[in-house]
Amino acid sequence: MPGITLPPFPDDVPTVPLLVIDFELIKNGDVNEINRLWTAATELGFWYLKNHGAEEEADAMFETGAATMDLPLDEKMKFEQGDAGVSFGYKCAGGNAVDETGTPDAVEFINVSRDDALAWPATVHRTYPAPVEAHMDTAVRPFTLKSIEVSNVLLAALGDRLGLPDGTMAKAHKLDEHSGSETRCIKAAGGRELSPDKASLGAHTDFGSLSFLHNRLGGLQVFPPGSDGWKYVKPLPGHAICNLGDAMNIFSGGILRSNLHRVVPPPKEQAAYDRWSLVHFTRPGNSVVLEPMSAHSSMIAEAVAKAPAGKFNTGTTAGVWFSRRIQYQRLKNRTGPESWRASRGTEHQEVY
Ligand SMILES: O=C(O)CCC(=O)C(=O)O
Ligand SMILES: [Fe+2]
Repeated sequence: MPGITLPPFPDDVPTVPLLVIDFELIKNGDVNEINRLWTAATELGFWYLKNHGAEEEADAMFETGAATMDLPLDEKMKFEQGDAGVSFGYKCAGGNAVDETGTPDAVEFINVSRDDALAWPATVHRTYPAPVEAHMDTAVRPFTLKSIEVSNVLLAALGDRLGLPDGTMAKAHKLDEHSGSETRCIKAAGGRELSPDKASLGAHTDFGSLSFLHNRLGGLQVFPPGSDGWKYVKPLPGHAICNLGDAMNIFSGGILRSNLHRVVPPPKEQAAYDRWSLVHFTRPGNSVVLEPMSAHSSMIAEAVAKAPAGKFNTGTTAGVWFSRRIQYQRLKNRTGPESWRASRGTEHQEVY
């Protein structure tokens, strides 16, 4: 965290070469850059984002996350997310499974609802540990607002390329509808005797639409389609990492990719250090039905026509989908391998 000099990311581990997308160019409608975004979004669903303008807000939010994680465990547990499929709040290390055998995860995190951050000092969903509430105005809301801006621009550009009418993506992600959108600060304690490929956060696809991720140490890995194994995403100073989640895969009839990823201990010398990461997850409004937007785009309708019948018809809303996934990854709700399966999204479509 602040003031600590971290060892460099090693140059002899397998990495995935993500495209670097310039947020300012996308915002200004640069056609070439939007084409590059489209390539990244359809081929891997992950890219680096530069010129996003959220570095200071991310730093402040990291500090709020660090102050929160410094609290005694029993204090943090007063704000636990609970077993009912609600994500907002604290999750202790070991609270979730990382695989179908019920191996516990090794990360703790605090999730702050976007609705709560925007409504503060009013409470929409719940209250938070003191450092979060103390920095709601100075860190949590500013980071949330920047993340919303970045997300809206990227989702609108993708919606346009999908042939959707203006405002279609915005309607699925309205600020005045409650949603699972949230800011998450994650800590994986360093220095543990762990094999480098033991997952601290199990293989998953993200639940929502767009994840805007900031990390300093390695450990994030993706499984590129058709690849021979997991590849690290090397953190690049000043660059965020963006990835698409299941909702965008479903809305687009599979044209946009929600790729499998996981977190393992940081590679080599970096493993001795605590790993921190920060994500803003943009998720559709709770009432939005997760199904292809075929009625609004012939490109999507054609993609759906080529896919097995009903493949993208989840028959459920974003709110229900999200809650199911949260609920069944919790070890307290585990009955057996079926619980893990009940926590899955579009992972089964992956080739790995
Ligand atoms: O910590 C990271 O780098 C990624 C975290 C992640 O994939 C998640 O929280 O969904
Ligand atoms: Fe993720």
